[in-house]
Amino acid sequence: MKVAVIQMNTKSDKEENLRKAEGFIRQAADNGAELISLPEYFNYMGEESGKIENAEQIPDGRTTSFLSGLAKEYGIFIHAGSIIEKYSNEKSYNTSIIVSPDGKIVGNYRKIHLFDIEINGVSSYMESNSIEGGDSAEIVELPFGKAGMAICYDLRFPELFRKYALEGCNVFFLPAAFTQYTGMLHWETLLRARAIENQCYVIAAGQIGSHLPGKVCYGNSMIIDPWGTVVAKAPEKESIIYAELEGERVQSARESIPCLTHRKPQYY
Ligand SMILES: NC(=O)CCC(=O)C(=O)O
Repeated sequence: MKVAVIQMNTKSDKEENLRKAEGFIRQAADNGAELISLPEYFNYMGEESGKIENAEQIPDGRTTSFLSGLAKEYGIFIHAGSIIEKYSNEKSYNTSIIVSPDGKIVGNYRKIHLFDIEINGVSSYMESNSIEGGDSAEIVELPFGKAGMAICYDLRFPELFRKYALEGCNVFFLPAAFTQYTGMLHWETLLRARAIENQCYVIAAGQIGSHLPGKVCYGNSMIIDPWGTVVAKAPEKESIIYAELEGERVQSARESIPCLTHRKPQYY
């Protein structure tokens, strides 16, 4: 299955963000992509106060209708890394969706782990001020196999991905707006660790560049195979990367090093 990952620098103008995303989606589909993955918050990244006014119903909101139309037009799957979903007058969900070639939403995952951190003298985020955490994991059946859905900070919680692997997944979605500081330190190491320890593909579409003063995302979108090899990595700009997901790579990793079946959870 040919996958495209779109790396974006999303700002606060939703219609401009959608116009840009449409251009990338059309380009990737014209290049034969069967599944296209977008980053976290791909349609709006701006002031916290703007999240509520840019929150949408799912389905039938502006962005899901936009994605359904493109998915049907090209007959492809589109993974919207995340958009802001209405929850209440004060808070929203950070929600990742997968749209199938017939335009239907087949995957809907609300970010479980919220990015509330303080790195002294470097950066602080309090995602829970505006976002309500999700309460359920999400596995989607794709033509390539089962896919586990996650968003950004979820990457730091290996239990979620082990659950996905034990429930039959062979690919993980990790859309992100990873910070530049933590990205330099942890992004690739954590992505490759999730791929290696679970022998799954990892599809990681990232935000790149500045979207608010002092808020810069790390980019480095990448696709990693079940052996932990980075098979595609984005340049330091808005761009599209491609890779073929191959079932044999999953099979060879798991037959060569059957760690998932060698587990002895009864002892720990
Ligand atoms: N949007 C996010 O969840 C950011 C997570 C991040 O940057 C990290 O270091 O974790």
